[in-house]
Amino acid sequence: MAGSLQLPLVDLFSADRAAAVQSIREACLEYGFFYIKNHGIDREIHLVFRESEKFFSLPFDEKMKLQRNDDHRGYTPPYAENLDPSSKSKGDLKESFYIGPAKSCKSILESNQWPSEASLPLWRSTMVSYHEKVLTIGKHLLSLIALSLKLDEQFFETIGALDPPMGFVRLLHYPGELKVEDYDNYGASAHSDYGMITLLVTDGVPGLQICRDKDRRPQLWEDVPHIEGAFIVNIGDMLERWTNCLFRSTLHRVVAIGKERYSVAFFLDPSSDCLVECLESCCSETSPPRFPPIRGGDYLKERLELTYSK
Ligand SMILES: O=C(O)CCC(=O)C(=O)O
Ligand SMILES: [Fe+2]
Repeated sequence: MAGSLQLPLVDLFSADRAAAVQSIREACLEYGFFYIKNHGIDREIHLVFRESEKFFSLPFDEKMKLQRNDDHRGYTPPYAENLDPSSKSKGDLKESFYIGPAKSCKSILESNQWPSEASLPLWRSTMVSYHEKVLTIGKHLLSLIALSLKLDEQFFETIGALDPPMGFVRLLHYPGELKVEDYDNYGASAHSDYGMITLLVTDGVPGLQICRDKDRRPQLWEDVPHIEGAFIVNIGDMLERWTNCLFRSTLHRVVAIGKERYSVAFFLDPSSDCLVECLESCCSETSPPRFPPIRGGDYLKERLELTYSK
């Protein structure tokens, strides 16, 4: 049985910035998850959900024409991913679509795969606009996270983590009614995210759960309730490495409840060349770095290879 959590809700543009920063710090230490409100992009979110539904309703063959390429952009069908390499399940029930950042010297338009304008005329402009808006919010949030680590608010810019910014939008669709052979499968199996932060918005259908202590047996999974108009934010593995596990990259999953579900994730990862190494303030002689330094791009490549190898 899963219990329900009361995660902190942070006002992104609060007049009391110090209080917002403090509640981010407490949330990252305790849960690795929190909500943000007052982000100002409700309209863009609404449009993204509308276009996402249209895409996933296309015939399977149409979607497969845009299958995820080597640059990790495009469509992933159901069962293609197993986020938990230790599990024996057939694969996750979700289908998804990745829109990545502009690759060096190119525009986001050239760097991605797009459905044809004839079938979905508003799709491309909706996704490009959302990518831009959510990236701006992600950067602002990262400056608050820097402050919550008692760093300069520009810290992540200064070390080149956003040069260029590596933001991936991922549209997700979970099926409704389940086939008997799918009863053992998850919508999305247990995993932690790889990057710095994830900003997630869902359609309100339940399913997302977190496990605060991955080593505890039996594991305790708690529901993350939906808050209308708020993003669910979580810390990724690379931020956990930077902070020497002070900030937690928490295990999460999506259980299938037999109800169709849509969500949109935004992963903000460090740039490929950025060195992810333990912050000075997070290690000492008695608490040495737990991870060796690694470049953002190398870490991401390693994790993606594991996810898609079966
Ligand atoms: O759909 C969700 O609620 C979560 C998705 C997720 O965890 C992911 O894509 O990494
Ligand atoms: Fe995730």
